[in-house]
Amino acid sequence: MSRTGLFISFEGIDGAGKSSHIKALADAFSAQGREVVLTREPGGTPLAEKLRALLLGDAMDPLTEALLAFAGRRDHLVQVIEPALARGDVVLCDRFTDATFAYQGAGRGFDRAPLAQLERLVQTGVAPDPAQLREPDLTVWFDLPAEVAAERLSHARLPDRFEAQPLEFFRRVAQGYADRAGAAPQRFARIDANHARALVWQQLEAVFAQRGWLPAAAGQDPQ
Ligand SMILES: Nc1ncnc2c1ncn2[C@@H]1O[C@H](COP(=O)(O)OP(=O)(O)OP(=O)(O)O)[C@@H](O)[C@H]1O
Ligand SMILES: Cc1cn([C@H]2C[C@H](O)[C@@H](COP(=O)(O)O)O2)c(=O)[nH]c1=O
Repeated sequence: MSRTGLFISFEGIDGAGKSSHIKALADAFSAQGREVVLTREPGGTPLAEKLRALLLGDAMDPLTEALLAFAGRRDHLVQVIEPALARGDVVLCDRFTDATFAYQGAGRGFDRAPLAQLERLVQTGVAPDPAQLREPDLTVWFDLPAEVAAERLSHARLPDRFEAQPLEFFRRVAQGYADRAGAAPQRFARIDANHARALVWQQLEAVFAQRGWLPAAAGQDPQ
């Protein structure tokens, strides 16, 4: 029986807790007999991973950041995401275009209109209907106050170029995500990430169960 592919992205400010749960969701889908492609942006292909290293490591202006993000995205869509969706796989993508609007748009203050043009250019001509704008079927947004994320990250790892930004930057990024979610409420599911992992996981289970994509309490609690 052929299955419809599912494209799910995960968003939030740095340290919001996405990575802690994406793998558990992949396991839950695999347990249902689904093929899962676990991927990320920036990155996801050899070329896009090279662009990721530049984006996270080298100083550049916001337009250059956006162009690198969208160049990697095009390669990622063509090489990985579209073929996986055509096979009927579940694609779990740690960040996608909402991150460009949140980080380069809201965080850096770059004009949203050219970002929207790039979004259309890069995300059409890839799906079976060439006019279709390829977007995630669902975007799971981990909403966490910037101060809490900063506190979590202070115990975690050496910051990259974005993680080293001040609190105010992340407040703007968080608002950028809120704006994107407000503009596409049917695509977004907001998770209140300001809870212990087990409670965050329960919210995720509810989101996927409501859509009939996973049975309730299907996966392993990552605690
Ligand atoms: N619910 C939680 N409560 C407390 N700490 C948490 C919680 N979830 C994750 N953490 C911790 O917060 C830090 C950031 O988590 P994680 O790497 O999963 O976030 P992320 O959203 O993937 O971040 P990034 O996008 O920057 O990679 C890690 O040290 C993780 O152990
Ligand atoms: C897709 C995308 C990402 N970013 C930023 C957001 C994060 O700070 C890093 C990625 O790091 P992670 O640990 O893998 O989450 O890149 C961005 O600025 N613009 C984008 O389009």
